[in-house]
Amino acid sequence: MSASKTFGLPFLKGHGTQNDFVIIPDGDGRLDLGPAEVAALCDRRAGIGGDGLIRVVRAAADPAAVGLADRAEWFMDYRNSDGSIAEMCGNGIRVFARYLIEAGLAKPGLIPVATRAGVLDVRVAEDTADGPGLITVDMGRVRLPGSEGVEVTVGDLVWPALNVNMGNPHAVAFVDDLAQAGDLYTAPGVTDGVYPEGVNVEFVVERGPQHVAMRVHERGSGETRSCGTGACAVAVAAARRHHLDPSVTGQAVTYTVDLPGGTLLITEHPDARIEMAGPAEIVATGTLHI
Ligand SMILES: N[C@@H](CCC[C@H](N)C(=O)O)C(=O)O
Repeated sequence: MSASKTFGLPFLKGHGTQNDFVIIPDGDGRLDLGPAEVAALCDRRAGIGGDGLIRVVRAAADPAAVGLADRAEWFMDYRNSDGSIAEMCGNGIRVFARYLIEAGLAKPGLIPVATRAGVLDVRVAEDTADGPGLITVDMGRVRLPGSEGVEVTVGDLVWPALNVNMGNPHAVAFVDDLAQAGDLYTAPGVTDGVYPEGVNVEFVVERGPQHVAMRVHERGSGETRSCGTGACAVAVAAARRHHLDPSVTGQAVTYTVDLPGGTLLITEHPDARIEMAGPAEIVATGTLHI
């Protein structure tokens, strides 16, 4: 950003299990942020820095939320750090809810949030003496579009992967050691033609009963320290691997998913609904000089 100032744009910075975001309040939908502007704001050296950007806008004020405004007042306009648009962000939606509360735009309890993957119900627990309340999101129903022949590749290593859709696309591979994913500076290889819109790739290891750990390479952002939708996809894949698929057993199953930036609890219900619980924090506010 240039040091010469024409106007100041308020922003905030927040994270959920260290998946960090630039937050731009734009209630009335006045801003037109293109991919280049988003990438500049997310740049960790020349900008504010973040894995992604969240524009907070009233659903009624954004054409992308057409048809959702009767069920949700607020729309999460989520972009990856390269400026590309994503349908959903699991850590982002918790941070979004935390922002609404801290800004006095919503109260703890149930907050429906419009996203490009539909309206999702977010429940924010009251703060306690130990800190901010946990945030639980009804992530909607998981879809398994078919995984035949889907493989993930890093160098000479190849793993079969489960194709999981959480509103956005994921390829989940169980590995022997998370170090096998390498430095993840470049995107892992994924079978041609399966994900024409790109994919988030998760590498998973077992930690114990209903407990796994993962790393992720996110579409549009590279390796991040956490991915909420990715953790959901991983829990779904783990339940199949462990013969605990709730649509078969009739029992909900909860997985503890460790990520480099923290831990998320993911529950899958027999009707394929997924719930994600985890923390979210706002860590800074400022003014951007454009
Ligand atoms: N970090 C997010 C996912 C963000 C979107 C993703 N990179 C995509 O392009 O689908 C999460 O917490 O879910």
